Amino acid sequence: MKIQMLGTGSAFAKTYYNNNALVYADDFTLMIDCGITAPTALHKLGKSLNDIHAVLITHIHADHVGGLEELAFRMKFQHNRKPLLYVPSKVITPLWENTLKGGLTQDQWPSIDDFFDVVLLEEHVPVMITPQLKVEIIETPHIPNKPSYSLYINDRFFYSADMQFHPQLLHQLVEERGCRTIFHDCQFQSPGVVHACLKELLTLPDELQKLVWLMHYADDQEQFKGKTGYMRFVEQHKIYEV
Ligand SMILES: O=c1ccn([C@@H]2O[C@H](COP(=O)(O)O)[C@@H](O)[C@H]2O)c(=O)[nH]1
Ligand SMILES: [Zn+2]
Ligand SMILES: [Zn+2]
Repeated sequence: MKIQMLGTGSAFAKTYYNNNALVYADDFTLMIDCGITAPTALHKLGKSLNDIHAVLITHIHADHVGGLEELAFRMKFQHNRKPLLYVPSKVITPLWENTLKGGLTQDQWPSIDDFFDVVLLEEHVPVMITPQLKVEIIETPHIPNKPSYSLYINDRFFYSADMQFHPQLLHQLVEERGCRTIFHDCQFQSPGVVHACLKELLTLPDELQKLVWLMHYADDQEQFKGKTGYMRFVEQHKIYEV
């Protein structure tokens, strides 16, 4: 499978788009998260929201879900179809009740099902989105009591959503589950609090760092080139085979 970041920016970055991704497999395009800047980032790539076959949501911060209203309205009124929406079961109620309902609902369309074909995801139950795209959600710590999920794709690629540093999970994925590539959010400033920060990620052993690519970074990323150990930066819009 291939992955192309629509953006690699942190929540409030201004020079990078939101940290959302396009995953390509079997002529299918899955968008991981759809933040405020996703429609603009797609436009920049010469793509339309109609090119997206499905969207998977990791958690309800606006840099991950803020573009869903435009997606839903454009699909309904311009393309006459309901997009496929993969959502962790613990996220579906807050996504609708706390995020989308206010903007989307109208008398004749009272429910999220009026806008999306929703597929609920459960931990430990991988889904085959296409024959060559297997996705498993892993609940990872981000904001206390607010569910947030990272992804383990095709038993070899870990994509952190927004998560606090969790070295045990990274070790387990690599040493016990065959993980070969890790795309990880990275906050440059310490302490990370709700994200892994660079100082924490630099404590990973060299062999693990070599598998790690950093994303969800702030506007001052240039200043950190050469200061990330063996870890490399993901570049937005570049296509990676993983
Ligand atoms: O406890 C918190 C919660 C949030 N923040 C800030 O908000 C953003 C939230 O967006 P993310 O997509 O999770 O990045 C986070 O980056 C922090 O800047 C916080 O500092 N503390
Ligand atoms: Zn974020
Ligand atoms: Zn977040």
